[in-house]
Amino acid sequence: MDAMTFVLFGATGDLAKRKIFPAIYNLYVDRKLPESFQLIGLGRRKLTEAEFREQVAQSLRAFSRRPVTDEAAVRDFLERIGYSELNVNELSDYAKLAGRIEEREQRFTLPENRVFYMSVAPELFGSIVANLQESGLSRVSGWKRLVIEKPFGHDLESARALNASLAQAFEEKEIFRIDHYLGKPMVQNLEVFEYSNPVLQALWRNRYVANVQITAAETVGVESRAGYYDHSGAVRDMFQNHMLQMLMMLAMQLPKHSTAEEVGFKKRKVMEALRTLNREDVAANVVRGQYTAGHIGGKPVAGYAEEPGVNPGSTTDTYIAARLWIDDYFWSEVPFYIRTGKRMAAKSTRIVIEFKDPSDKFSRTNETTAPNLLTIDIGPEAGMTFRLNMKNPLKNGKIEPVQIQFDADEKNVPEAYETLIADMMRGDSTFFAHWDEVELAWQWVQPILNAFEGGELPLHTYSAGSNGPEAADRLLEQDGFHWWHDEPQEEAPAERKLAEPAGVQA
Ligand SMILES: NC(=O)C1=CN([C@@H]2O[C@H](COP(=O)(O)OP(=O)(O)OC[C@H]3O[C@@H](n4cnc5c(N)ncnc54)[C@H](OP(=O)(O)O)[C@@H]3O)[C@@H](O)[C@H]2O)C=CC1
Ligand SMILES: O=C1O[C@H](COP(=O)(O)O)[C@@H](O)[C@H](O)[C@H]1O
Repeated sequence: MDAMTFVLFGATGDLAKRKIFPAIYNLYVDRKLPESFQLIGLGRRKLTEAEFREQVAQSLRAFSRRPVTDEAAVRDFLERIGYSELNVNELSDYAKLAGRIEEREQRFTLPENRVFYMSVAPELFGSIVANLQESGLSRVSGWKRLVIEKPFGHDLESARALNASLAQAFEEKEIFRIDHYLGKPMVQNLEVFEYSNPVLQALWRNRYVANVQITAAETVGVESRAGYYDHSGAVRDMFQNHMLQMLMMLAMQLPKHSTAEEVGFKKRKVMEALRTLNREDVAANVVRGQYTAGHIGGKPVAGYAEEPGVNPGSTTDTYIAARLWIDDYFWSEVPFYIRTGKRMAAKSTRIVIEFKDPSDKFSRTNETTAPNLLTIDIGPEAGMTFRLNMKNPLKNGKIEPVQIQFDADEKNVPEAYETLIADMMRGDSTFFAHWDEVELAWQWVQPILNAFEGGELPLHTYSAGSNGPEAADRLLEQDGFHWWHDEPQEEAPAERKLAEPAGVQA
């Protein structure tokens, strides 16, 4: 791998501590860092290099995926870590930084390969890029890469403005927009499932799929992030980015090659085929909710409106569910139900593909059979379950669901940030959010934001520890379905009939 200087803005912040340093340390342990690698952490805090390294060491001990037992390895890793004070708004600080980087590049005759990772509040992104350009730091004879954290904009207009400001100094292929869901192993696996399993390839279409459910449920509340969250809500925090990215990865047609260009193209096609919601459609297809007091893990927890830092009477959504339609050859007439919420019954990010019942079932047997389900667990545990039906010889040949199951060994699975940072260091942006997708996602979400802001959609409530507002259950019931909650049910409810969506040839 190429030698490089890795410049980390926001190196004293929460994300750097919990995710970025532990990820880079694990890459070091796996020998996935280049031979010549230096990370320069930046922040306004007055810290000596030794004090900063001690902070990094503590973050590794607290958050590394692998237990930190080899102190010699930690010392060797820390040798590659430096710290400089820098205020992102002060051009003169960039000149000092440039001096430090150039001195090292010249001393060791290294190529001018530079990563600029912006792990700071989004308001600072524009200033950093302008100052990188003004100071000459982004003019290199080698390569340069800009890594940007979410949120990418607050709405369609601000996202476009932000992208235009990045484009002043970086080309699209040099910009790596992190969406950590794209680094999750089972999200990366979606494409592989399809191309490596002819069985699934054949079934991956409206002829066989009854509906698709994508859920990201969390038990945590707003925690200490009310300042940010109360202005974002679930729709901006999770839906516009992580949820729509999972939808794209699942629904895209297989690219010939897994390259950034081809995957980006296929994802864009999904977004282009996503049926636009007009004002009336929003009310019929979207449910928004906010959690009230309840119990999580047997302990009482406060409602959102009572959380510290939340504006009194806040109408911010902590839950959103939506019904979407992809109007293309493969998915037309298949409803996609997507939901995400905080303070729900269980932490679970999961995709469930529910297959249609064979139409001639009743001519063969009087028994009702449970639908076939393909369940892909994205996290916290990665895994996959395929539920089929068979006659149980121990029960007089009663037809029962059986499960084919795979569970990953979590300890040995790299974290999303490890995978994504390693990809970025190799210059591979396949599993990053490309501008076209981000823009189309904002474009699709914008009518929902407008409806929320225009007060056109009721704010439902749900108790902390529940499965979300009842209105979201009705969304599926209208189509003859129900949410598959944490564990797939053993049997389909007796009265349930799977509706055949109109216009689909069985
Ligand atoms: N934390 C998380 O779980 C997640 C965060 N993100 C995103 O990551 C980014 C960082 O978040 P997080 O780490 O939580 O934020 P924090 O508030 O914890 O850290 C902010 C960092 O920015 C630095 N900073 C602030 N102002 C300046 C300035 N004027 N000049 C130089 N440095 C400055 C701070 O350093 P100092 O105080 O020393 O100046 C600190 O290192 C945000 O874009 C956030 O949305 C995305 C997903 C999850
Ligand atoms: O980006 C975010 O994701 C987390 C959930 O991530 P996960 O990997 O634990 O599923 C969410 O809690 C946070 O609000 C959001 O900003």
